[in-house]
Amino acid sequence: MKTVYSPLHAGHAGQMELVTAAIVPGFEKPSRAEFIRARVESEKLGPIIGLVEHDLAAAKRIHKADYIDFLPTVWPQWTAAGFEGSAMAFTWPTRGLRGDVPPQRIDALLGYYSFDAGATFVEGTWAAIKSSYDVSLTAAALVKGGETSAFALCRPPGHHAGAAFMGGYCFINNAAVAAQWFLDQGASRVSILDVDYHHGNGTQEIFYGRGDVQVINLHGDPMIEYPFFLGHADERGAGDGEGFNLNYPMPFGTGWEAWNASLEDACTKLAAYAPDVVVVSLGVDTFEKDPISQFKLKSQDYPKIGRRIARLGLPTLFVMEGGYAVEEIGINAVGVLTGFEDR
Ligand SMILES: NCCCNCCCCCC(O)(O)C(F)(F)F
Ligand SMILES: [Zn+2]
Repeated sequence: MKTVYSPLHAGHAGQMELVTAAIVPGFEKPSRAEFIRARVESEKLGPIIGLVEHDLAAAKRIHKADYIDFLPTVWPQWTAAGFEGSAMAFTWPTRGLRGDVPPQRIDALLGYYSFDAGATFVEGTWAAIKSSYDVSLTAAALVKGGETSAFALCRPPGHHAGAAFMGGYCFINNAAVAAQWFLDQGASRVSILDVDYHHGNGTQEIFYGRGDVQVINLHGDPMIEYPFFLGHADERGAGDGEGFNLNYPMPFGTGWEAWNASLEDACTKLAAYAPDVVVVSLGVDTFEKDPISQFKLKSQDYPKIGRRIARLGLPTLFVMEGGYAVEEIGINAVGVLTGFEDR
């Protein structure tokens, strides 16, 4: 399996994040991608190739243009305003408020375009975001070109980014961009299987009213886990999308047996949908040692996930999402991929 990777992710470093009552160094850090890349090499998964640059047209197929055009302006506006530290939202237009924002107030604009304080910027963040998007499209082209599978080693991740909002370390929804690109390249149906511990609220929001992209999420129950405000089992899609959004919320402490039961049901529903291609939002924060998550999967379980996905017999694009047990992130993420290849 080929991996697409860019060193430009490393410029997104040192960003701070707001967790319960404290501002701390971000968990979504460069070493995550470096441990995964090292494991791709040590496991001899296959060639690691660089990105092909794209314009932002494919991003604007699923994100609002004003949102995308805002992203590269954040850091210059933040510094021009004389603000220090990470560019971070701290006020949001919630229910009953208005969304018109004075254009020169970057702090207000950050809140307008985000759902939490978790998508923060430093000087190199935009270059990293753009590289992650290019990585996803470059890997998608490998699958379109005939490869059975490919691995987009994306950083920053994307599945919390909606049509016009960022959050949870996500800015451009790499998996959603790839899914739409496959459709624009002639696919009739695409399934997105999101196995990250956190619900892919952005991905769901983007495709909720559509029947040409099936969105399946296995995740921590939003009644008790971030991102909270989307991801319940009764969210099945709307309009043309009715029945094409499937959520499998699970409780704290979920281990392999229960998690696999959700995966099995999800794969059955995916097979019934008969997509032309599968995009896997590959997060491995379901791991028992993940510092911010509450599931109990073990390293030996990840190859089983890959094997099950391979049994679908469909072209598959893996897009990296989350995972914060940095020492084991490579073992677990690449474990899915070697499992897929049944090595
Ligand atoms: N106490 C809970 C704090 C939650 N803080 C934000 C967690 C973000 C998770 C991001 C992710 O893992 O879903 C992604 F795949 F997008 F990277
Ligand atoms: Zn996650």
